[in-house]
Amino acid sequence: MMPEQVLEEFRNAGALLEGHFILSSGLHSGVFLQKMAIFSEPPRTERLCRALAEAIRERFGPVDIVVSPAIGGIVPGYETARHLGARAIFVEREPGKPFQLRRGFAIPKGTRAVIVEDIVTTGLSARECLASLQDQDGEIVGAACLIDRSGGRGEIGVPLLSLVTLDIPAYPADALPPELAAIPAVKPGSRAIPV
Ligand SMILES: O=P(O)(O)OC[C@H]1O[C@H](OP(=O)(O)OP(=O)(O)O)[C@H](O)[C@@H]1O
Ligand SMILES: O=C(O)c1cc(=O)[nH]c(=O)[nH]1
Ligand SMILES: [Mg+2]
Repeated sequence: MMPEQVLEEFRNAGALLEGHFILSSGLHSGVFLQKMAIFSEPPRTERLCRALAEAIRERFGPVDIVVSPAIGGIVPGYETARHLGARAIFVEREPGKPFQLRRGFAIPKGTRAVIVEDIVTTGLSARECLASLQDQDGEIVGAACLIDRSGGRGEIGVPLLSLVTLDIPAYPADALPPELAAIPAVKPGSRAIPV
């Protein structure tokens, strides 16, 4: 799937939002990719994740396990795993704790796993996901996402592939451009805002 087709799916799903958003990293942005508008439509999710699975197979070879950071990664992780013929597991946070594998999930010795994210902005969530897997015996061969909005600068710790790479501006709270400072901010994601 070409990058323009991916963006067309986001546009048609109403997933390209403009406003003032506080992102998972704490950065602020005038653009938010509301992936849940995609994941609430199974046919659209299937098309995108089939393309992601093809890109993963081509770049990383055979994959046994897809592991995703909750909440946003769970649906694309499952759907991408379905196309790869792989198992789908996820890491999640208990309040105040870092990501961890729970529910009996594991990456056993001899298996090859890929991290599947929905959106990468700074790479923080994918890095934290990778860090939570350090005690697993299998190999994490790479990471993949639908859209990398970091301009390719997000460092994960393993190679990252994306269906589309965009460079969308994001700002620290104390360096907002006037057009963002003028409107109230909303925080769409599930990471707790640091107090
Ligand atoms: O690359 P980053 O700077 O980490 O930003 C991207 C992350 O932000 C969102 O998750 P969020 O923590 O908002 O929660 P969600 O998965 O529940 O949407 C998104 O799902 C990615 O995981
Ligand atoms: O950085 C984020 O938190 C983020 C950005 C974005 O565009 N979409 C999303 O779901 N999360
Ligand atoms: Mg997330």
